[in-house]
Amino acid sequence: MRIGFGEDAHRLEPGRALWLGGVEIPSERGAVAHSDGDVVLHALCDALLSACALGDIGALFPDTDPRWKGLESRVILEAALARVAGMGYRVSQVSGVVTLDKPKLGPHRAAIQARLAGLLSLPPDRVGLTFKTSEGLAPDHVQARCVALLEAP
Ligand SMILES: Nc1ccn([C@@H]2O[C@H](COP(=O)(O)O)[C@@H](O)[C@H]2O)c(=O)n1
Ligand SMILES: C[C@@]1(CO)OP(=O)(O)OP(=O)(O)OC[C@H]1O
Repeated sequence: MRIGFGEDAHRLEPGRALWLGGVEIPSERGAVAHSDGDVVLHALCDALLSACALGDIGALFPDTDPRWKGLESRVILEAALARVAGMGYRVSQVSGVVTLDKPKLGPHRAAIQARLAGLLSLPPDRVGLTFKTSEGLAPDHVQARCVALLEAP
């Protein structure tokens, strides 16, 4: 059994899409990033890679490489899952927290949970998600933290 932790944050700006856990959330502002800026998937990928001491997504997909501009974060997750599988592990549970002042994410919890469960081939009750505001301390950013538990099949 292995455990990993990951974290990511991006600045919010108008005119950008807000992707969280592979779901586009209706929002006036979205993440400024080289890729689609999905902080949930980025934190999850880093948790998976960290669990196996395989570095981080910045090493796999450098943000200086024009090939990764506009990259769908699902592709990063697939690469991280392949590396974890290569080490002989599969994901058995994930738990994440998103910090965002606006919009409210509660109405989107089931959709994000279902999407993550699908991407990870897990039942939705193995994907825990909580949401927090920054209490106005960081109104211009979106942040995610994630832990992942891996088991050898
Ligand atoms: N973007 C967000 C942030 C929070 N929530 C929900 O609001 C509740 C209270 O959050 P606090 O940060 O004030 O403790 C909590 O139930 C969160 O799930 C949300 O839906 N969307
Ligand atoms: C994903 C990558 C690559 O497109 O860029 P960003 O979308 O800026 O995201 P970040 O969380 O900084 O992670 C690493 C990058 O290599």
